[in-house]
Amino acid sequence: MKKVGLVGWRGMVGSVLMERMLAEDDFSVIDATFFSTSQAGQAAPSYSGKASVLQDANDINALADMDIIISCQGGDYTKSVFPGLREAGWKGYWIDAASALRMQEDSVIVLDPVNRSVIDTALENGVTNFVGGNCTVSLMLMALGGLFEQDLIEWISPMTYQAASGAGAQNMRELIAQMGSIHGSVDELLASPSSAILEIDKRVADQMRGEAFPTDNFGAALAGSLIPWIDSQLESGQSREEWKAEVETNKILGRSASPIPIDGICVRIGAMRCHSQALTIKMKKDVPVADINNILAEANDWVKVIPNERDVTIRELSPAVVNGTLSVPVGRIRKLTMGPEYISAFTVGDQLLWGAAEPLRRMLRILL
Ligand SMILES: NC(=O)C1=CN([C@@H]2O[C@H](COP(=O)(O)OP(=O)(O)OC[C@H]3O[C@@H](n4cnc5c(N)ncnc54)[C@H](OP(=O)(O)O)[C@@H]3O)[C@@H](O)[C@H]2O)C=CC1
Ligand SMILES: N[C@@H](CC(=O)OP(=O)(O)O)C(=O)O
Repeated sequence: MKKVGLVGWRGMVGSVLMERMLAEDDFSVIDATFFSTSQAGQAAPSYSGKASVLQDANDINALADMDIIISCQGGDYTKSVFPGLREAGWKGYWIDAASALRMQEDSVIVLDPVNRSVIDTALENGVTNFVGGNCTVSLMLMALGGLFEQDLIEWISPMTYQAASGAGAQNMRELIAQMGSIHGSVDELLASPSSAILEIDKRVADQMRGEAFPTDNFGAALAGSLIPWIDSQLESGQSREEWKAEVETNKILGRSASPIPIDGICVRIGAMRCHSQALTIKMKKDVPVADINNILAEANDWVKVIPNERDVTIRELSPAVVNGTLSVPVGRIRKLTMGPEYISAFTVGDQLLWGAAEPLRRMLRILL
């Protein structure tokens, strides 16, 4: 059995990965070792059914004993440990959730339902670094995989609606604390059906702008509001999250030499762990909507085309419904008034599953 080192297993992404590995019985086919940057020597979790202690995630010798390492620990950890591990001569496979190595030439971004051939070619060529893609990018590709596969897309402009989880566990907590703070400011008014809505609105606005409103993590109100910037600022005027859409998509598809333009605006909204995206797509030719629906539906086992009808859209195309599932619904597919090559689409996906943990887990399976 391959020796697999797990780093970052108790974080948010790592915990979702553990859940999925248990669900798919992955621990029965690997020899797992658990690492920690802060708890070395303490009891390791019992996922693999054997008692052991946590190894030091900064110990290069312990890491170098592994055939495969999966890290969900974050980019700072990757930057501090990975170069030294390779310099020490380690030839094993490194699978990472962080963005640090994504755009390096010697790494492949993994999303096997979409780019299995890119992964297989890389393995044949001796590539050993495999990195999960940005959540928004992976979820868009899971939804639109069929159109990319048939090379029908000229360009895309995604406008995103990204969940609190993308910013981390503390941010998810803060979103709920903000919701509670808002409710607490008007609960006695809400209890009375005759209270004036403008008074409720004023109190809510005052609460959201007040000193006591919890904004340590987001830096602004998210509940009852939104934040139209994600990640750092680039010279181009894009946010880093917006920049990733084009460069990562084209790298995943193995077409960085003739890239498809993809650019839009990324927005944080008050969803828990599902990212949504409204997509304006310029097709290379006029394809009937029924054909587009079929192409999308046949691309992989997880995409689900939702008919462009009111009731089913409201019922099935929402973060509340998709949260915690591997399903990637895509709907609102119709021709736009700009012309027959312009279509709209709206998609929702769990950013901790297909957006983070699942591509890593499947890459591990490919290596076993
Ligand atoms: N959040 C996201 O949506 C996505 C994140 N990623 C990548 O994954 C990385 C990890 O993200 P995320 O899982 O959100 O990070 P977390 O902050 O949840 O976990 C990271 C590490 O923090 C340490 N830690 C300290 N205190 C606690 C605690 N109370 N509970 C759990 N862990 C604790 C753990 O390491 P230790 O045991 O060593 O102390 C853990 O592995 C990110 O930096 C990013 O690079 C990728 C895609 C999406
Ligand atoms: N940036 C994403 C989450 C994330 O971790 O992305 P990346 O893996 O590209 O750093 C978000 O905020 O929703």
